[in-house]
Amino acid sequence: MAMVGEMWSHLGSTMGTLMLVYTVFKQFFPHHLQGSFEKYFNRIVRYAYPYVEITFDEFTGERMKRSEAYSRIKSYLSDKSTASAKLLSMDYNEEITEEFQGVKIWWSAKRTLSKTPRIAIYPADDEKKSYKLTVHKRHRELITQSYISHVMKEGKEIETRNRQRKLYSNNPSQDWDGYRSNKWSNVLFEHPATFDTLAMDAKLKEEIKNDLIKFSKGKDYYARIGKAWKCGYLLYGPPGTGKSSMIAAMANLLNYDVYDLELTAVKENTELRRLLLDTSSKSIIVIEDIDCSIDLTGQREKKTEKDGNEDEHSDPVTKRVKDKKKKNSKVTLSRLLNCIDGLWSFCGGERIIVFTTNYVEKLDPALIRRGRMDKHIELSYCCFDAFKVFAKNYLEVDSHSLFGEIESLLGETNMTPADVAENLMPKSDYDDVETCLKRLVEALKDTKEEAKKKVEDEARLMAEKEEEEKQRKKPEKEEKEQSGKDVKEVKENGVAKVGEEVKEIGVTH
Ligand SMILES: Nc1ncnc2c1ncn2[C@@H]1O[C@H](COP(=O)(O)OP(=O)(O)OP(=O)(O)O)[C@@H](O)[C@H]1O
Ligand SMILES: [Mg+2]
Repeated sequence: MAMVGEMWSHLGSTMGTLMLVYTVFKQFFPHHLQGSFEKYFNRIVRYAYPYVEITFDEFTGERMKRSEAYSRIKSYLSDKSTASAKLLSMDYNEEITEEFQGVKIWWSAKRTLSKTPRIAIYPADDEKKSYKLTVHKRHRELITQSYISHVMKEGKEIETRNRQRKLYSNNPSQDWDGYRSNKWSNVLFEHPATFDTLAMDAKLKEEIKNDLIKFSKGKDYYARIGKAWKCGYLLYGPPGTGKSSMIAAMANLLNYDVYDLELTAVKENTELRRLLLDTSSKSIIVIEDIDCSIDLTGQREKKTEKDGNEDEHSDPVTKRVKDKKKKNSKVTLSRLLNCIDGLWSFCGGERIIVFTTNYVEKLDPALIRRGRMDKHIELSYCCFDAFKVFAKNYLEVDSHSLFGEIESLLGETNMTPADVAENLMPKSDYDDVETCLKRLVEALKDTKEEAKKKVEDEARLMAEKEEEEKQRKKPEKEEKEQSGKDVKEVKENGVAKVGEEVKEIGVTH
């Protein structure tokens, strides 16, 4: 790419002549005729100007959406040369050229400030950024038919190649300022989980992987069947079974960004809509612990309070966090449903939405019906397949004499993958395979024992309660029996009396 000076020198003589004509005429033309003269003069200039200009703004539509074309051009230009990188970072006054199929194309980056005076907290809000492409009129067709699609294609490839995936979290709306402010904060997404490190049933894992790959390649398929290129996953299961790890594995498999949507920080429908609009394609939008985040708990909360302690068994920290979330809950189920359906229609393609929950039975069927959440995946306690993944990853073994015992223990007790992983992980340099496996065996035996004891304790407690109840009811029963006897006697006497009366009445007759 070279500087654009030559273009201006080429134009210079023509425009110079026109400007001279303009100045002379302005001096000698009567003032009241100058308006019409300027109109015609502009037309002539436009006619004489041999170039077409195409502008690509950073924000499009209702100034809500960051333009994909703009970011692709940015990647394209920054990849072309160090000079263009300079163009992108500097004061937006420089221009550069490139040649495409023998045709010269001029690119310039522009940054303008709003002319309307206003006090801006964030000065960047007043800026408008754009790229301008200039080319000779006679190459207009080449540009619109080939060059732009070439830039978009290359830009996309460069973006994908250089892509550093991000993990986004939504900012509370009071921190949003202006339409270009950041609704999402981001950090680099560096979660190392992959499907290889994910411990779960091997067949199910393969199925999920294939589904995801099929989805990511499904652009044409979705277009053909007339469905938006989106899909929804519901991941459910007890804490520590790998729901969040699976989301990370999905993102790593497909090379997608992750938007972690904290619904309790969202005040209303419009905010939710704007947040979703501001997500990019090739992303996974995650709502963790959906049952705790929205007001679908409205009724259930009351029910739970009345019923007692459904959540009591989950660990206290999780419970505390979830309770706090519930108190802050601002988004209702119907709002969320509207937004998900909206997301399906008003966002571009290639998005996956994932809900997670520990209590699938609490979810309203409307939320998870097919079409919204296409796939429901249960992540459960550690099975032997899952253990083998841990053994391979943590201890680099495929078999061991203790595997048999571990397999049968896993079949007899419920231990989460998180706990299996914790027990299997070497604690020091001296921990060899045998030590780690033995520790797991012991932990499994303990868990089994505890579970057995718990069942026995519960049975004993139940029996004690029943006995207590029996004892409590015994005097009542005796009392009842006694009163029953009295009633019977009274009744018998009553009947006799009535009989007598009848008799008497009969006698009267
Ligand atoms: N299936 C699994 N495969 C691999 N690692 C797992 C798996 N399940 C749990 N782990 C390990 O346990 C830890 C907790 O797992 P994770 O956060 O994925 O569980 P979760 O199901 O999301 O739990 P919660 O319901 O509490 O959010 C992770 O750091 C991970 O290393
Ligand atoms: Mg989780």
